[in-house]
Amino acid sequence: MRPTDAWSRASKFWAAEREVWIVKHVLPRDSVAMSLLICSNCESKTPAHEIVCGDCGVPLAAPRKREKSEAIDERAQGLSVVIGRGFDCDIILDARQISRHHCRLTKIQPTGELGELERWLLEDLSAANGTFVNDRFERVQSRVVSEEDVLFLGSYRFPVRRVREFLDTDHDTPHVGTNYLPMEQAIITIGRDVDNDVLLDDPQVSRRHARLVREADELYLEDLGSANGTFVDGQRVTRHRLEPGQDISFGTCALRLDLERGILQKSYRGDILLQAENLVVEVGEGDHIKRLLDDVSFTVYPTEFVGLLGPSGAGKTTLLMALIGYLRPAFGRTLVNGDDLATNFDRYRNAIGYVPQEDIIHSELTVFEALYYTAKLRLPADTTDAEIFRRIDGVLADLEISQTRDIRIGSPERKGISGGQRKRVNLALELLTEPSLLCLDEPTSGLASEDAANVMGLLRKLANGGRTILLTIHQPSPQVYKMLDNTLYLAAGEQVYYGPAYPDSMLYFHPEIEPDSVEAEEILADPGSCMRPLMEAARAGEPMETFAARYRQSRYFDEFVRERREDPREVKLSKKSPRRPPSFSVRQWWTLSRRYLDIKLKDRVGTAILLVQAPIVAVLLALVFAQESGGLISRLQYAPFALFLLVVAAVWFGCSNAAREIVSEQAIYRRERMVNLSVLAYAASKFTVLGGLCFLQCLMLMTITYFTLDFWGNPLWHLGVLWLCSLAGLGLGLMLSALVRTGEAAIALVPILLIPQVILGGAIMPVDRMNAPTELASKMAIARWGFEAALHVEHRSDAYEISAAQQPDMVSAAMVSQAMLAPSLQAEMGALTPLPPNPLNRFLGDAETGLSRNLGVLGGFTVIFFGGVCGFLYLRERRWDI
Ligand SMILES: Nc1ncnc2c1ncn2[C@@H]1O[C@H](COP(=O)(O)OP(=O)(O)OP(=O)(O)O)[C@@H](O)[C@H]1O
Repeated sequence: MRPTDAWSRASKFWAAEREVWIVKHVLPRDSVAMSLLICSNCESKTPAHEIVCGDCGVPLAAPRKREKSEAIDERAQGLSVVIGRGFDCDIILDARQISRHHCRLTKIQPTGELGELERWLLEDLSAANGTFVNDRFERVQSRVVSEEDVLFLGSYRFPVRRVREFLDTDHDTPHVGTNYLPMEQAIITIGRDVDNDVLLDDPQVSRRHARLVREADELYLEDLGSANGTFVDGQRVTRHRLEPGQDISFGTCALRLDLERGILQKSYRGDILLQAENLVVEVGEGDHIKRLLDDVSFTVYPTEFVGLLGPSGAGKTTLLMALIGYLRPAFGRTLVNGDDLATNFDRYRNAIGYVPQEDIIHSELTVFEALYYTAKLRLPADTTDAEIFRRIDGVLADLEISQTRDIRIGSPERKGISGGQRKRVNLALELLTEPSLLCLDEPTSGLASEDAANVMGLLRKLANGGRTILLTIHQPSPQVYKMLDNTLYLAAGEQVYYGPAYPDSMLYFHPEIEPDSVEAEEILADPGSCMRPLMEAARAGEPMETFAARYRQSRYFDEFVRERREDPREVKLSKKSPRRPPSFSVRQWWTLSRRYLDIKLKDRVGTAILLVQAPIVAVLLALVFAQESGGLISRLQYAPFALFLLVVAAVWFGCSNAAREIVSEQAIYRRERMVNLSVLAYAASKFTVLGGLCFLQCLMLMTITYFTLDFWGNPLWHLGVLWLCSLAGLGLGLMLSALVRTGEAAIALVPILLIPQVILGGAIMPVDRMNAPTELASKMAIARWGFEAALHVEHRSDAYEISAAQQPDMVSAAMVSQAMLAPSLQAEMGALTPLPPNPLNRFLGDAETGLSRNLGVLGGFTVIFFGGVCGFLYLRERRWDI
């Protein structure tokens, strides 16, 4: 059959939704396809969007809502599905490689045999770039294919299995298919809940996400306060008047609205077509600019699985980071489905999954707990626990790690799950939200070859399911090369190859070798030798630009870069929508705090070490001061020092509890921040949990010393002062943690923060006797304000009042004091001098302020340090561009 005959053919099929026959015209190029309903009364044909017959006026049955069990099969019998770039196609794949009407698949009636695969008749519709099956050597005109086959439309990969995704409304499948709209209704609701008129079974969609509202002759799309937003042509909308041909996305779920046919259909735009356009990344190094990536361009189609290869330091990680919007390129851009990622980041934020080289999981949690908290943080707020449990179990099953569900993750030092399983758990975190684009940095590093092959096999399966996957990898085996679709080779930031992975990329650097020769076989069996000429040239100092220039002359560049590249005129230049920083939510703060508390409770040894510090310090203070405690002399002479040390200990607790807490999880923080983490919620969760820990420490400290050292002040006030001191110390420690790059640096710097507390706190040198700059510096010390506050608390309870009866004791007090001095000093002092009557005068003198001022300053420190933590976290981001 000639293609033109095929296009003009009309097919008639029973549409159960409207209980009528429908004639569907598949028209020649550039004309619009149309469906007509056949009236059961007079058999005349009426356009499908009408609700009464145009001839006899008999009502035509409205599309009815499909039941869960109602699969597409009855529609699929004899169904022809046209795939192409044209808007009238059943499956629209909007890529340059694809012809307007590229090919047709016609369902073949099943024979009913057990285990029978779904089969289709494939017909090429004279597509310019041809249709191929399973590999790109066998161009076909017509052939029977099964759901296990893969079509190549030009170089565009399309697994036959995916046909069902575009058509199927069966809710058991994770993808959104064709939804028939009840066009007779004034309001059509859209969401994840089963009672919506349009059910979108996608984790990024809210229960009640949006609605279509008909007003007069116009149709409006209204967002119903969804978590991930409703977008029309890339712009987030709250209410928007729809026009034909507009792209609609609910979160990352992209759909095509066909008003004429009254259907909302899975759109190709739900998949990700990723394009790097002349990417250049540079960093400042001293007074010159270092170029990390030089003019990298390539296109990755949906379902493609692409490996980024190259020697160490070639720029693979840098490229991944630039592709996903982590690094801002100096020149060039990344396009996602034709949209500039930099200006549409919010729209695609949730569609991008990124697994960095480092683990992004807390080793103290079990696999289930890690996934649960991530789901709580990333999925819409209205996702129930039951839904989360289902998703977790589904993802674990997909990744074949269900058996690890309740095992603690552990770390290489403290064994939990295996290395391969840990890589999969990292991946599982990302899969919870079903991202369409997955970027992985060395997912197989450190794995045994069998484990690595398993992980790669799994990724291959995910790509076949519709995901676009890029990963960096070192020295893949021939088996892994075969799994990849394309590879991109980088050398010193230059793109030296992008094209088919096997065998082309393995032989590319050996142009002198015939593809079918024995030498070629040897290279294909030994991947290490693939890049040898490149490595040797690099070692000989040959510039890599030579190889980049050679690649630009190659047929691979023509086919995989130039021909795939969107024509700049066709690139959608959407209005700039700056990235909206994730906003604070109580729910996020609560989830982060719960997770953090869980981690602290699970880290029994670490938390016990922190907690045990308090009684140790308290007992030591009791040992030193208890023998001197009791009576006025002690309160005047020794108790202030005990109070000072308590204050310093409280600051120390806060500071040392916090110093490693941000820096040690920076990879996790960065990843979560990229998705939706609010800095405020994150910092607040740290203060909440560590503040609780500080409270327990201060409580133990106070309880033990209060009863052993004869303090007079109200114990609750004392506890409050110590807690405020430790909260301020906590803020100081967290600021340090947000500033440094390694945990070791943080620990090394803690003493630098604490020593000034001791020196400037006012106990060693009274504040009013310090010179002006030192006194100013002492105002910055937490301990100075805490010490004064503690003295005030004692003073308020008359601890330092000297009654008339105690006056004679004054002399003996002075004597005791002087008797403690060395004999030479006693002689030097001569006559007895009375002790200062009040420690407030003795340690502060004219510098004394009130208790409320002390407490205000301590609270102020905490607030300022909290702000400092947030500020340093934001500062860190300037380099990442998120
Ligand atoms: N912020 C930066 N400042 C200066 N140089 C940088 C920066 N980031 C990366 N580089 C340098 O850029 C080059 C590429 O780094 P990148 O991490 O992308 O390489 P890679 O190919 O991923 O290496 P590997 O395979 O070892 O992970 C390296 O030489 C690295 O030192």
